[in-house]
Amino acid sequence: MTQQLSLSAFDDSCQGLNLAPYDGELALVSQFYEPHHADALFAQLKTEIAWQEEEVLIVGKPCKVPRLMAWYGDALAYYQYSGVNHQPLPWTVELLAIREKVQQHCGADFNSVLLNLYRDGQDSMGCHSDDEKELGDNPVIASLSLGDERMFKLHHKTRKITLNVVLGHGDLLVMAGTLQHHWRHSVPKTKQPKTARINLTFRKIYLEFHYRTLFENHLIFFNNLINLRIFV
Ligand SMILES: O=C(O)CCC(=O)C(=O)O
Ligand SMILES: [Fe+2]
Repeated sequence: MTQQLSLSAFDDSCQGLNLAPYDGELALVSQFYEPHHADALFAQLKTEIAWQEEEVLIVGKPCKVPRLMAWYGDALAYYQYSGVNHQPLPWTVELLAIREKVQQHCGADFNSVLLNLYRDGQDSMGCHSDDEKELGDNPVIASLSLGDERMFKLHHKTRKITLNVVLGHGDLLVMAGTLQHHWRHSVPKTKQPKTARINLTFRKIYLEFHYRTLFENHLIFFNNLINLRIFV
């Protein structure tokens, strides 16, 4: 369940530069897509992706997520968000082409992509780690940014350290190693005037995790039946 870039693969992909001082790997590739190509991708994804306004329950109350979202991937690569299973939409030709280029670069494979559309500076992503069990122990997460620049902040969980990374049009940020164990990240709101930004985070969902959960739920169900003596 561990998807880890070998150090040499990571060094190749970030030209030897790890932006995280310790406890994980963080690499930025500026203009992974050149501006003219990034412009075309941005325009295409903005109109063609099935953007959704999601709601989450905060202290039992439904609240709108402050950005639009979409989830694409292999049929079984569903993920849980706010207690709900989200079924991925099938890959589009453009998303498959982007995945191919990102996989080549990272030397890792991805079976799903979460897309976020930040409409302006008031749209944001709260502080979190991408540490869901179905992503494995040390996930490689490749994050492509298109559109307006936004600040990506990383906060160490136990030390008072914050890293600020400006993510621009066409940039690729790769998070790997133990980064999700030790750091949280966010895209805060800003008062600066901002136009739209699209972010794609490529992930690998380990299907074994879903099967195991399914199996364990069945076991619990049958144990409950036995305990209730329905079978005797
Ligand atoms: O928009 C970004 O750069 C961050 C996205 C992110 O952290 C996520 O989708 O988990
Ligand atoms: Fe994240």
